[in-house]
Amino acid sequence: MASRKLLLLAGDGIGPEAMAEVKKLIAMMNAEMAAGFETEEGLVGGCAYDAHGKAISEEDMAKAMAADAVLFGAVGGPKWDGVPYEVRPEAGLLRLRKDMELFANLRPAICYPALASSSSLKPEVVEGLDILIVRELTGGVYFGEPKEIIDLGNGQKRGIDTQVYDTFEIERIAGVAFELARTRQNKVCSMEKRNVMKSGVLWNEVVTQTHKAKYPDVELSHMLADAGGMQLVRWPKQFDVIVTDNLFGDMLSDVAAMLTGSLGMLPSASLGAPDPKTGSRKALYEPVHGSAPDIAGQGIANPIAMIASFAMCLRYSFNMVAEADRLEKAIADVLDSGLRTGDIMSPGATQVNTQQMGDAIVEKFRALAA
Ligand SMILES: NC(=O)C1=CN([C@@H]2O[C@H](COP(=O)(O)OP(=O)(O)OC[C@H]3O[C@@H](n4cnc5c(N)ncnc54)[C@H](O)[C@@H]3O)[C@@H](O)[C@H]2O)C=CC1
Ligand SMILES: CC(C)CC(=O)C(=O)O
Ligand SMILES: [Mg+2]
Repeated sequence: MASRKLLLLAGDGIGPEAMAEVKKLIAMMNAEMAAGFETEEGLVGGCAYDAHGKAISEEDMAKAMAADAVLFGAVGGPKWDGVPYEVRPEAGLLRLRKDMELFANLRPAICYPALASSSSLKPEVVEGLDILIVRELTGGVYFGEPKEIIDLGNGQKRGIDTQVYDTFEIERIAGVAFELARTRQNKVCSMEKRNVMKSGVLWNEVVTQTHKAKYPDVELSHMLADAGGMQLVRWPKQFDVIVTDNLFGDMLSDVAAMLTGSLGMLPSASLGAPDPKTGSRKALYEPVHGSAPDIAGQGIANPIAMIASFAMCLRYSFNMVAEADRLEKAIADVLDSGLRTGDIMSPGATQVNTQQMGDAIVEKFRALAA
């Protein structure tokens, strides 16, 4: 069987704690299911800065470019608050996204039945929720130039970020959203702020044209992104697929995370374009959450977002659909059995730590395979 090359970049804070639980799954799948994963590890974020003064080294970038998929934990933390902007921990992740051309970030927000009461919203608002946020990941204000702080010379400074989108960038992310909608409820809601942003006017225009030209069978609606945030907490089940830009996608997916009970539940896949010859594409899988400095080192983080990101890796990078389904079912079954990390704890449930949650999911995954 062909080998499957994985690069593991655990990063900072709770990143390594969550990644340790995925490593258990990889070891088990290699030993018991002949999965053939070949893993390498590298440094990204604050730990990379500490080791060599950069948020990711050229060697680790080369490993990422050569891997079939990258699994990423989280980066950042107060320890690196004072480091120069260019080498801050988050710059490592942004470089990976940009250099690997991972323009499509899929962020599914699914409310597992067992967690309907863990959300800060009423159970009937979130029960059965299954939405997908498709976030543009290599453009917009995260990367637009100029991006600088200039000294105005009068005791004042000016901070500048630039939101830029070209037609092709909007077209390709809209295409991803429409294609995925066809495999789901066939509905796309596009979110921008065309009332105040020129890039929003273009976004709206290009999504509308792409829909008309190629995907007229999909139901399309448009919403201003601020109203979209409000609708996400008012009645999230009205949405199927949401397509939006880099910044709005970042914010709206943190909002969506809380619908599912915790940021510790939300996985993501960041995908590049398929190679026209081989059909394979560059990909990075990471939880939506950050390094959670407030709980790092205590062994209490929820590893489910990281484990569910690995399930997305099985599905999208290795076409191991049965295994991905089984892993997602293992997560649901473990939650049904009443185990909870602290962030999703509810009365009557059994509180477990990171390792115990990881072990329970590995065990359930093994049992489902038998
Ligand atoms: N992809 C990445 O590596 C990201 C990195 N960050 C970085 O992480 C650092 C901390 O950022 P914050 O804004 O605090 O966001 P965060 O996502 O790290 O934490 C927000 C809150 O959610 C909780 N939380 C997050 N993940 C959890 C999990 N798996 N289990 C239980 N609780 C969890 C944390 O304890 C915290 O109270 C910053 O340096 C930020 O730049 C933030 C977002 C994404
Ligand atoms: C560069 C990241 C820290 C930005 C972020 O919050 C995210 O992608 O979710
Ligand atoms: Mg974020």
